[in-house]
Amino acid sequence: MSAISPEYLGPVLNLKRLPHGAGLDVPAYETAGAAGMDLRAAVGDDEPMALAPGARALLPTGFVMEIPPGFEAQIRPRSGLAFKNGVTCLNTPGTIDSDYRGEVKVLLVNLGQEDFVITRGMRIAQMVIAPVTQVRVAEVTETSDTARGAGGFGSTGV
Ligand SMILES: O=c1ccn([C@H]2C[C@H](O)[C@@H](COP(=O)(O)OP(=O)(O)OP(=O)(O)O)O2)c(=O)[nH]1
Ligand SMILES: [Mg+2]
Repeated sequence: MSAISPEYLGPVLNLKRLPHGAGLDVPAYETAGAAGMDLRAAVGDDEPMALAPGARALLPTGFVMEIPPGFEAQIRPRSGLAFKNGVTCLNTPGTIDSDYRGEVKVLLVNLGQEDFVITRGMRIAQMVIAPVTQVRVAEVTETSDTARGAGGFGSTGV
C-alpha cells in the first residue's frame, strides 16, 4: 500500500495492468520516505520460478507504464535479497525509458549458493523514478583545461 498522501501533487505515473498482473498490488512506496517502489513478480500462481545458482531470469511485473517526460525509472536490487540470498539485478540500475510502452521486466541473477524460488507477488526489486537531462551534443576540437585534467582511476591518491 502506498504511504504517499493522496493530496501529493508531484508527477503522476500511469500504470496499465496486464492480464497476468491481475490481483497483484501495484508498485508502491512501502514507507513515507521510501525512494523506491517495490516491484512484484507476476509469475504464475502455480508456476514459481526456481533460479539456480549462477542463473539469470527476466521476470514479468504485469504492468506497462507511462513515465512522465523528463524522468526515467531505475530498476534496482532489494538489499535484503542481495544480502540474504545473493540475488540481485544483473543490469543494475536497469533503465526504463520514458517512451517505453512494453511490460516492465526485472533481470535477476542468483549469485548465491542455493536455488532461489520466486513466487507470485514476491517483491523482487525496486523502482526509483528520477529526473533525467537530455543534452544537445556539440562536437568540438578542443576541451577546456582543468586541475584534474586526464587524471582518474585513483589519481588523487587513497
Ligand atoms: O531492467 C530493465 C531494463 C530495461 N527494460 C526495458 C525498458 C527500457 O526502456 C528498454 C530498453 O532498455 P535498455 O535501453 O537498457 O536496453 P537496450 O539493450 O539498449 O535495448 P534497446 O535497444 O531496446 O534500447 O527495456 C526493462 O523492462 N527492465
Ligand atoms: Mg537502449
